[in-house]
Amino acid sequence: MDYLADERKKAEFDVDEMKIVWAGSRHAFEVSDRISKLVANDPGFRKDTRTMLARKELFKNTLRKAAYAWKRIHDLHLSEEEASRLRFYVDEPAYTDLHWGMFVPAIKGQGTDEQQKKWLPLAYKMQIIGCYAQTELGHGSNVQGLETTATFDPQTDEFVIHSPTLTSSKWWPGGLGKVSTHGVVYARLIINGEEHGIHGFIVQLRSLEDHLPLPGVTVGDIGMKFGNGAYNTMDNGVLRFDHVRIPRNQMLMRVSQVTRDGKYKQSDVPRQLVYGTMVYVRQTIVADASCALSRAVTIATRYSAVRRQFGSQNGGPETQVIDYKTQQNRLFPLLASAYAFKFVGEWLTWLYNDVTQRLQASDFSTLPEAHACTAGLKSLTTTATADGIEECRKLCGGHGYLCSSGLPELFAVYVPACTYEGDNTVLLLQVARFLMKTVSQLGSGKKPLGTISYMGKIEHLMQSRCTVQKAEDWLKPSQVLEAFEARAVKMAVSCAKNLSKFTNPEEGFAELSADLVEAAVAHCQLIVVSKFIDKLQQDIPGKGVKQQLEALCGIYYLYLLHKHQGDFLATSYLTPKQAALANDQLRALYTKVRPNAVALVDSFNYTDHFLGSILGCYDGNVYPKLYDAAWKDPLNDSVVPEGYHEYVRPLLKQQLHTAKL
Ligand SMILES: CCCCCCCCCC/C=C\CCCCCCC/C=C/C(=O)SCCNC(=O)CCNC(=O)[C@H](O)C(C)(C)COP(=O)(O)OP(=O)(O)OC[C@H]1O[C@@H](n2cnc3c(N)ncnc32)[C@H](O)[C@@H]1OP(=O)(O)O
Ligand SMILES: Cc1cc2nc3c(=O)[nH]c(=O)nc-3n(C[C@H](O)[C@H](O)[C@H](O)COP(=O)(O)OP(=O)(O)OC[C@H]3O[C@@H](n4cnc5c(N)ncnc54)[C@H](O)[C@@H]3O)c2cc1C
Repeated sequence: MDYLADERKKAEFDVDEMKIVWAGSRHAFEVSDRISKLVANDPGFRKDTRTMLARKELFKNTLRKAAYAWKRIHDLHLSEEEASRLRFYVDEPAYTDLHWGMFVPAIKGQGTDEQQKKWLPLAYKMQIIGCYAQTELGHGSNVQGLETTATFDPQTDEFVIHSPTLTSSKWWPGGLGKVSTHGVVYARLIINGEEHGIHGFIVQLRSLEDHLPLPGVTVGDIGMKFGNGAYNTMDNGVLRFDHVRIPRNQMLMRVSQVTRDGKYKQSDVPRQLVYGTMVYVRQTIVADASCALSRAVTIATRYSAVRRQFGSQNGGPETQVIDYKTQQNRLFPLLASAYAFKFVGEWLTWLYNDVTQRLQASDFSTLPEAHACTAGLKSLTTTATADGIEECRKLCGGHGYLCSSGLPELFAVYVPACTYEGDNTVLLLQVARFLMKTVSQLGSGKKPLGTISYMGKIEHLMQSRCTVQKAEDWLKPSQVLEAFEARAVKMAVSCAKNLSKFTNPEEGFAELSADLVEAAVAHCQLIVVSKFIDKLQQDIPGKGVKQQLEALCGIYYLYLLHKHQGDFLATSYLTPKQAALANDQLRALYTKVRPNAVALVDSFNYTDHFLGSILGCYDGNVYPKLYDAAWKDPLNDSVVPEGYHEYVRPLLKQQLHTAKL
């Protein structure tokens, strides 16, 4: 029986067409739908006991699944697109993510043609397994502070890789702890006593015969991480080198080269391309944020429609908690954010592909913007998604705290995204640097392009005032964009003015960094809003689909406007009356979306296997499933628990004098 059938009947739009919008295309939908069912129906990919397994068992099970996934990919002749969907629906972090997601891209992006020819075929066949070994015990964010050394030995034509201190131990790389045979290791290049900065080196870590560490290599797992199951399926590792020798041709040499006679040569490619793998992965993390958030929102929305509390009239049913305005005000902006992040993710993938093509044609002009966008959007979307998953847990009340809700594990797996691939604050400071540079160049005749083109309208934006007179005026895209542009430009200019008061710019930057981060957030929110609005300019078929997306877009920007009212008011673009009208419009949009809420999460097309949540199951039959699951918990295997006779019974039977009290 479908307990959510009434909710589904209320939908005012074509859910099948929305599924295609969400997937990105009809083809993408078909692939995704087929692979999700394939995974869901395959007992080899079961994951329902994951949160109860001890680490060793959990890890072995992950190894089994990764090998099984690889076998299925081969047996079924899956394409790269299908294989990547399979990984997504298997839904378990594994060493293979780092192999395919960072090791291979690092060689592709930073290796010469010759190096790619040698290493990529081995990696593609998984005859070697690689990790990305950059972070150390003492330094993660400050890449230039890494201590591992790679010293060129001209006698033998080799680099000597060494960990000179405890803090230089590599620490965190996924896949390193127990599996990787190789790593792209980042180290300070030293030639003839002279330092040349951080470079990547391909280093073999373990024997391909018996998997033992090679001489001079000390390697292991760094230990349990946050949550049950969760990211503990990954072997994040520690690694030390004791004068390990590798041939000279194992330095990744696309950006710079070391010749046989020890000369250091920089090619015309910018040095920052050494950081290129991080740009790539940040872009994939943005594309993935909408998936994690939409998953949590599906659970919270379906459960909010099932759950009833208070408000029974004349013995009738109580109120569905989704009908409380407070619940809507917490849930619907997250639903809207999931869609917003989907569209900004699609756009960022386009930007990344564009910059990659330009780089191949030696056009490096858009690299700074690509860095700022990937860094800023990675920060914005992962922060909002991690906070959003936790909010969804609270939206599900007490039951959200059960592992069987799926939300604790989802949160525990997701939350490190705020830290890895760049701590979110550190990344926003990169965006702030980019903004300050842009503001300082405004008078120079250099026209700001792309996502900062609005800075070119600075004179207009500094003076313009909001013209909204009634709540519906907040539905005009041009009005909304101007509000977000005016806020972003004014916050950036205010920071730039304050910075100019310092004689030492670096000191000023450090002192004003909290304000700079806020300016960066305003800029990134403008990008997300503008990409959502751009999406709505496209032809979107399907009854009512565009109207729902318009409502969600409105909820996204009006919620931001309400939350950051202080910014908008402080920059004098808005009056308090106009801000109140925005809030009126926001409430009206909640009412519009309410009957469509369940159908809007159905549009994500997630299987019950993928959701892994009793509260979020498609049929909404929550209570019997919760009840049954409780009895299946291993603690309920016996009526009297182990330990009762040792520790509880003696207490009950004790004969203390105090017993008289
Ligand atoms: C067929 C089978 C297929 C099977 C398919 C399976 C598919 C599975 C696929 C899975 C896909 C993906 C999964 C990925 C899994 C992800 C798991 C995540 C694991 C985590 C990994 C990590 O965390 S790796 C380590 C990441 N570390 C960081 O991010 C460190 C952060 N720090 C930095 O980035 C830099 O140090 C920082 C930028 C903060 C400062 O650097 P510094 O050198 O000090 O820089 P500045 O002096 O500030 O700047 C110098 C100039 O350089 C510019 N700049 C800085 N960074 C970049 C950059 N990245 N790109 C371009 N430019 C950059 C900066 O703007 C300055 O410019 P200016 O003009 O001089 O001002
Ligand atoms: C689950 C997980 C997987 C990972 N996988 C990998 C991997 O595969 N390979 C790899 O190489 N690394 C990996 N990492 C490491 C990760 O990239 C780093 O942890 C991350 O870049 C943050 O660096 P950090 O730990 O040095 O944090 P820190 O920089 O020490 O941050 C600590 C605090 O200091 C603040 N801070 C730091 N610098 C500044 C500044 N300039 N201004 C203001 N505030 C500042 C931060 O905001 C933060 O609040 C992984 C980490 C995790 C958690």
